Amino acid sequence: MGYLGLALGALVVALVPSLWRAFVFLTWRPYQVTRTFRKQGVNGPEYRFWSGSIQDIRSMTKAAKEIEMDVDSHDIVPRVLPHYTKWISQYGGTFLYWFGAQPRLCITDTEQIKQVLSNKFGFFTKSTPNPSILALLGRFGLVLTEGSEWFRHRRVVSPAFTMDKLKMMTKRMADCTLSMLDCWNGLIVQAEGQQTAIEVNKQFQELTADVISHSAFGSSYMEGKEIFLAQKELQKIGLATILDIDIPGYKYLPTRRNRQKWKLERKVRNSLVRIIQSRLNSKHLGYGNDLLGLMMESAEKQEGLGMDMDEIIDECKTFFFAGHETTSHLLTWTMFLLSTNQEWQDRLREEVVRECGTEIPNADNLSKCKLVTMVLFETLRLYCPVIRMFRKAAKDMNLGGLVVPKGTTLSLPIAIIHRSKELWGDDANRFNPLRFKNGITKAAKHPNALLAFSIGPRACVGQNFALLEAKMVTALILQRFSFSLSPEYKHKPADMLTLQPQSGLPIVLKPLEI
Ligand code: HEM
Repeated sequence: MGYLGLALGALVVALVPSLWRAFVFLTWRPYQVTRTFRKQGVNGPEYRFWSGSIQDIRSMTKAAKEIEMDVDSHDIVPRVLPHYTKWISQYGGTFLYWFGAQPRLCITDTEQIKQVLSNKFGFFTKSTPNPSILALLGRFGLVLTEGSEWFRHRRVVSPAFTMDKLKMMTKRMADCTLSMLDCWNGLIVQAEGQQTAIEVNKQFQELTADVISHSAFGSSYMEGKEIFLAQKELQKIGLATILDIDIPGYKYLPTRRNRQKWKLERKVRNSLVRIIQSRLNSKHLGYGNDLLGLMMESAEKQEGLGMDMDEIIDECKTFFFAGHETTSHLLTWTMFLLSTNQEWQDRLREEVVRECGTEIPNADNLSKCKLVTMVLFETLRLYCPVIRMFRKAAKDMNLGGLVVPKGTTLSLPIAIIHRSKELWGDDANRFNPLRFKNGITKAAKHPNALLAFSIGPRACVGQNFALLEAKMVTALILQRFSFSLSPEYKHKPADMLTLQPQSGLPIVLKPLEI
């Protein structure tokens, strides 16, 4: 006994607070949260110690990956959110499940969702992302900051996205697209009259990375491309770890994956530091009229809004990831829908030729292409690149009569809201762009039913950029090619952080005389 006993005793005493916290976190709180919701009639799968519902999510998601859908079916939910499909059928539209010991409440009521997204007081914060997503977007970027920090960043970033600034970027968008279309022509010539399919999802990812590299970094776009490649690798790591429970301290261990992540993070950071530093060095010439320049100028002009190097770096990471990945998938799904709805492809081509002729379109004549806009909105409804959003209750909250305890994560499943028959009518699962003929707010029973860019103060700052780019690319393609789906295509929409076709989108293109 003696010293050994004393040492053991001291160890137990030292460990008691940690053990108590672990007990509360892993057992007591799940029990209490479950009880609070059960009393209010909200049910869901049982909490399992430590892993919560993760094993169920894993096995359902794995099985759903095997489902191949009919190309005319747009009901992607059983494939991309199979656990939600199951739990909604068992427990209704509001249910509680567990991401490890973290309670997640799924809500599908549009008024409750609006209440969460419109909250101006920061009572529903972004939930803590996993370390790989953090590496992709940056801790200090607009997507992840909160409170007064977010407010300051938003004021700095917003002026770079006004319509007059975006108009200046349309030529760059057109130039990048035309160079991709030249490559397509080259591939068609090479095929010597044989029908050839081009995998456009990959092409659009490269194109939108090219556009954001030019738009964000101007003449330094080649370095921007390197960032793109490193971010693609980081995204793969993010995807592989998306269902991992966050173990405290694990992110600091030199595992193979962590070491690879650190290396990529360093590469992205070094490239960005070089680009930003060269702007600072030539400050006397002006910061430039690309996104980075406009942001640096805005930070300098508005008193008290200055940003340090780390903040600018993270904002660039955010632009880069948020700005190209989502837009590329919007283009991919638009091509898919126009390939499977040839009459709409013809109508759109007629409209583009009527409004823009065979010239390179500009922001003004693109804004007259109403049918193109409707098709883009309908694509964003059926194949929204972001299929759900999360928020965390920063304090006990009341959501239209439902008490939500502090710390609960709210899951807002956009893909489900976008196909609710109650909101969109009986044809909710059908492609019908005309539902948007009177604009977004009149397309469904609730004015905020389209959530593709989110709503409220934290709605997407880049939505006009994305729509302008998507219109430009679609118009240039329609002017030059007719297209159809390759028989090789397998309709397997998959959530890989953003919604994309699991094995790409091969499209057969036929050049048109212009
Ligand atoms: C089709 C294309 C796009 C879609 C569907 C989309 C979707 C979204 C969504 C749903 C959010 C809200 C996320 C949340 O609150 O959890 C968001 C936020 C954001 N998006 Fe986009 N986005 C697109 C294009 C872009 C582009 C082109 C940029 C920049 C160049 C951009 C930059 C941002 C930023 C910075 C935020 C955070 C805004 C804030 O919290 O204040 N996005 N986007």
